[in-house]
Amino acid sequence: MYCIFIYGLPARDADTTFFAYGNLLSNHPPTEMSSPTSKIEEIIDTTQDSDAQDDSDDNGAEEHEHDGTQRQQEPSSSTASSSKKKKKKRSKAAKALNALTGKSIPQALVDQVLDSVKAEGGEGSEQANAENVRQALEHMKIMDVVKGKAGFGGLNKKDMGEHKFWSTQPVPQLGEGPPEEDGYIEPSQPAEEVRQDPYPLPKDFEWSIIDITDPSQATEVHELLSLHYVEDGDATFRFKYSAEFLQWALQVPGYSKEWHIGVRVKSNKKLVGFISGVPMLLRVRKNKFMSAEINYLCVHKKLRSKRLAPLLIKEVTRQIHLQGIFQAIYTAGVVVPTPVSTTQYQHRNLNVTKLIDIQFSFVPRNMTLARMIRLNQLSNKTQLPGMREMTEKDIPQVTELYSKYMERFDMVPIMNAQEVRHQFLSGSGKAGTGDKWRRDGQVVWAYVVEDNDTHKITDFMSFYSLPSTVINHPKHGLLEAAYLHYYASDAAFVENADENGVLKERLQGLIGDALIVANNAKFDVFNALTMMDNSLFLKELRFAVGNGFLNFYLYNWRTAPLAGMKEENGVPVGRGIGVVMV
Ligand SMILES: CCCCCCCCCCCCCC(=O)SCCNC(=O)CCNC(=O)[C@H](O)C(C)(C)COP(=O)(O)OP(=O)(O)OC[C@H]1O[C@@H](n2cnc3c(N)ncnc32)[C@H](O)[C@@H]1OP(=O)(O)O
Repeated sequence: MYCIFIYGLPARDADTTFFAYGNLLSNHPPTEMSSPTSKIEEIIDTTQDSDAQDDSDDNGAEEHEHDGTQRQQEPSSSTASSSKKKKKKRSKAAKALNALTGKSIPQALVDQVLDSVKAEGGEGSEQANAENVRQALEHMKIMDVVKGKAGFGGLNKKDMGEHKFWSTQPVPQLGEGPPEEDGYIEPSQPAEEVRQDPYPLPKDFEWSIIDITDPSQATEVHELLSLHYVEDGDATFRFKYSAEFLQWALQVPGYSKEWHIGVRVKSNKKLVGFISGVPMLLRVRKNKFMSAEINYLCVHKKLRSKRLAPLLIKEVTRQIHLQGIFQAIYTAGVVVPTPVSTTQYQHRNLNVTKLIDIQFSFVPRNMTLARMIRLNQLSNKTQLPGMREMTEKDIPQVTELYSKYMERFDMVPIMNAQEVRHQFLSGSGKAGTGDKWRRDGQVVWAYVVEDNDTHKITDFMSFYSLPSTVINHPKHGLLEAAYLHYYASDAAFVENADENGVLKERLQGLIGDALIVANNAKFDVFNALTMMDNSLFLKELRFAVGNGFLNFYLYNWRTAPLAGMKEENGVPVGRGIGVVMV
């Protein structure tokens, strides 16, 4: 059996292919907007209403069924087979599917769905295949949120002229082609030439610098995002960033509170918009520069399509310019001018029963729930000798290992020991609470592998907690999702580590243990993107291909497109993205 998880096409095909079945995914219209602000008073009235929705937390966490053994996993299927027989069967499945749905579904999509089905041991007759793909497509709509930040690759792509805001910004314009040389688009300005006053807002609103160290203001941002941040088209799932998470993510060393910007209704001070930036020393290929990492752009649902987002973006840009920084990095599911790379979501089932209950996953026709549970079962003990939770004393070694490992990618954050401490230890929850696997308020998990003889740290891995509200579900209020954060292994430094499979094997062990820890910490699903070295373990560890894409963007910086991680015959081709955006 297998989860439905998201089936998609390789990102490079997205622009051409997704349009072909855009009508099938009609819950993803192009983002367009622009109604006048004349009804603003009516909006203010309605934003005073309570935002009450059924967002109750999950009280019914289920017991996982483990027998304490690591089961042999079935080998994963390859994404394409040259076998003529298989091709013929699949082309018949596509025909049967088209007859079943009355739609014209691209063969490439059918193939990819069936590859995932097969990886779960479920591919069957033509008719069963057609039914499996139909079910998968039906369920695709629920994955928009877990895919990251919404948006299917090219579905919402508009012509440049239609991007009223983005066509005015120093970003590579759509179709521009790779630059001859890397570099800025607009030169930096001296501080006195930067606009000194905030941009004007519509009269009923005001800017508000958010002090994220203040628990009540962190809670306000948490509540805005919990009700209005990214969700799927059917309003089934919506990201639920905790206040603790936001405090962790927004207080990186050197942060400025002026980069945490809210919009409030003047009359009642209600927070209705937000955007944030934090500093990041970034290396893009050979160039290192200070940049801002932009995240958590959100506008209250009742104020959408009124061009508030461009105002928030311009205001945060102004605040960042005032501090002498002129480049930024950000990610989004939507396509705006112009992604520097596109990665795809992948999902590993942990709590199969719950994932099926909430329709995150489904049981295909020729699979049973029991088999699906068995296939996804994990040991409750980590497998790599020397694996333990990271502590303060590991910081120097982890910093060194991280830096060396990350040199292998084209775009990475450069971190010193203080930043490493922040990223991996400062979100580790309240000491002495919870159990071995999860402390109260824990948002990030970090583990190291220590060599018993030399006491050298040979590997580390981390993941973070980002739950989603399961909207209006009678039993489950929360989808507990773990997301892969940074990791590194000294296996990468062994000569021919790719060709001889040393790195692949070590990473499978390392991230396999991350799955075990996450499972013990009662996460329901473990998510990762096709970036860094992830393609070396995703299939083997039973991640299923997602239908969600996450686009990476650079503001005021040109560089040729960066590779997400790909592999051919087990050997990596290109190492591009090494930035994890939380
Ligand atoms: C040097 C320093 C530079 C710092 C800044 C660097 C740039 C940072 C850029 C921001 C990085 C954010 C990273 C994240 O947080 S990605 C997460 C974004 N948040 C959500 O998806 C939450 C749910 N949605 C909402 O809250 C609203 O729909 C938002 C606020 C997203 C748009 O509100 P609304 O729906 O009411 O629209 P509008 O009428 O105000 O404005 C329409 C214009 O806005 C463009 N748009 C819409 N969505 C996005 C998006 N995700 N990235 C970039 N642009 C976006 C759109 O193409 C159009 O421009 P153009 O097509 O006409 O040209």
